[in-house]
Amino acid sequence: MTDLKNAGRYYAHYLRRYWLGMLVAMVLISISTWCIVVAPTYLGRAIEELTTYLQHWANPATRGQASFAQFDRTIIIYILLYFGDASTILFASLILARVASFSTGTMRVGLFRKMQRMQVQYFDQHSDGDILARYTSDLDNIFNAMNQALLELFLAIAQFVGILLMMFNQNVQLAWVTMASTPVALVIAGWVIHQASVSVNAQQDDIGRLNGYINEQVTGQKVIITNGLQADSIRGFDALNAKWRQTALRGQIWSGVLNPLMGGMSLLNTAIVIFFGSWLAVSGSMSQGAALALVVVFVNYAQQYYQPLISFTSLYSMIQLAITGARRIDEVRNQPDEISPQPGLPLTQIHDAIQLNDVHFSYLPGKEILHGVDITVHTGEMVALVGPTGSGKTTVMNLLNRFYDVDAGSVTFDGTDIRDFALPALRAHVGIVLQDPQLFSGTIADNIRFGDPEADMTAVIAAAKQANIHDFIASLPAGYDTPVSDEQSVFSAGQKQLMSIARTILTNPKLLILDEATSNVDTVTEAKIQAAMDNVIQGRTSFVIAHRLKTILNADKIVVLQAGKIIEQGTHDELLAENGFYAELYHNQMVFE
Ligand SMILES: Nc1ncnc2c1ncn2[C@@H]1O[C@H](COP(=O)(O)OP(=O)(O)OP(=O)(O)O)[C@@H](O)[C@H]1O
Repeated sequence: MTDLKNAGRYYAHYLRRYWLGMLVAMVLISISTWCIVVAPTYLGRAIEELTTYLQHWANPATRGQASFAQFDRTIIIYILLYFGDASTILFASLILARVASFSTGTMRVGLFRKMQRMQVQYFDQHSDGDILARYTSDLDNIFNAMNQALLELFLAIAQFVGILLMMFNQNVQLAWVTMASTPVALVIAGWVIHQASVSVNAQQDDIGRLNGYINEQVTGQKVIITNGLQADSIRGFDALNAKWRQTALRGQIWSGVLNPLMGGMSLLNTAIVIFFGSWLAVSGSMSQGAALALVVVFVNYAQQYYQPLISFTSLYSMIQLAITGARRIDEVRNQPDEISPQPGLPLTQIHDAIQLNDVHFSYLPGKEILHGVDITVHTGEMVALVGPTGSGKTTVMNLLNRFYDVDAGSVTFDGTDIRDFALPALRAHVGIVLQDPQLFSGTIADNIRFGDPEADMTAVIAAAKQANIHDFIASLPAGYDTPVSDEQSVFSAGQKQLMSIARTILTNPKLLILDEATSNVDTVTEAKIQAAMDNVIQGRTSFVIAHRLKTILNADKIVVLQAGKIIEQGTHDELLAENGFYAELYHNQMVFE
């Protein structure tokens, strides 16, 4: 029920701006409904007129009065009513299709913009597949439902109201008779809908699991091949696929069962109406023609009476999917945005020092990761963070540019808490080179100037030279104009790393964070990356997350983290002299190098 209420609020929010189109569509649907519900009365009238004609014709005394004129007029009106119904529905569906495509377009834009404002936590906690599904299947479900279900829903409601009004207007007794089976129909429909909705929910869970599995297997394809696990992978897929097929089939059966059931109810209703209609005709004071006409009219209504319920139930799974889609997109809309002070302090230079002061931090409540970390880096210095896996090195990096905020303590630039700086200013001065470099569609030049789109080619080339990647780029047939997403230009991990270093150099950050690549690159590329990193570090304050200790021998300070606490810090020589954790780590690595 809350889902339904929230979905209502969600759709109201997006459909509000299309109120005029919706209003016109509703007016057209009302006209169409009017045509549909009034048409049977003209059919009845035509039958009455035909009966009168035949009666006049059969009697030689009145044969001269027999005329088709009235009948012809009625039939023409009857045909016009059906034409009116078809044309108004066509226009209404065009308008609603427009509303559906515009509003889902707005939802997609809103979702995308929201994702640019959201905290990094959301992306850390949700798989790529799950996030993508909100753009694809959820928005598709919403579009399909709006495109089809909206029209049918309006139509069903309008038809139901229209039929009720017309029936009571024509004959109150027969109207009650036609409605008599409604409670039974509602109980049956309610029960079938419940069964169908259980299946729809199960189906969505199953398809989610199947998609998740496919996502995982596709991304891990190389690991699967390396371990020879293809057969297991297929077995896992088959099991999930079979499960989905079963639930989907059950859902289809339940959705399919309703139509014949309601069809049967309509037939039963028609029989009841014919029986009571005939009884009324025989026992009442109506003329034969009028009685026959009334029965025909009500047979029509009896057949149409359950149509809105049938439409609604056959749309149910579509509506259910759209409600779930709205919930999943709304969940993203309700995520907190990054917190940026307004207007926030400007940041132009870091003159003195960057400090972490007694920093405590947890990703999840009650599970502290950093327990009182103190680090001071003076401008121009290079600090290396080392420590076992999971000790909190990346977490420190995450706090330095406010991917996350500290729980207690502070991160300061020249004594000012970084939470007081305007977020764009802070980010403009913190450059990050990630372990796993990301290239975007566009040319190599576009990728290098990604952080500064206005940069000219001279700056791009200078950055590429500093990053030791210029010679390679220049050797490509299209040089800096080589598209990176081209199937012809697949770059190695090292080349991508160097391009992303060039990108960072171009933005000229005051504080640089380097997450040292651990991916297997050949020794020549490794030396190039090292030289590029040395270039980019020159004259900047930098934090380097180091995995290979030989790359940080010259660091001004090495901070050793273990389980979220600093256990040692000092220069390489000082730490070796201490003969503690770092010394052991270093000696162990040297054995392998
Ligand atoms: N988004 C997150 N949500 C919850 N816990 C997280 C998240 N990111 C990291 N952690 C946890 O925080 C701890 C520190 O992780 P962190 O990535 O900082 O370690 P690290 O020293 O950089 O490790 P590595 O050398 O393997 O990269 C780990 O226990 C990890 O499980």
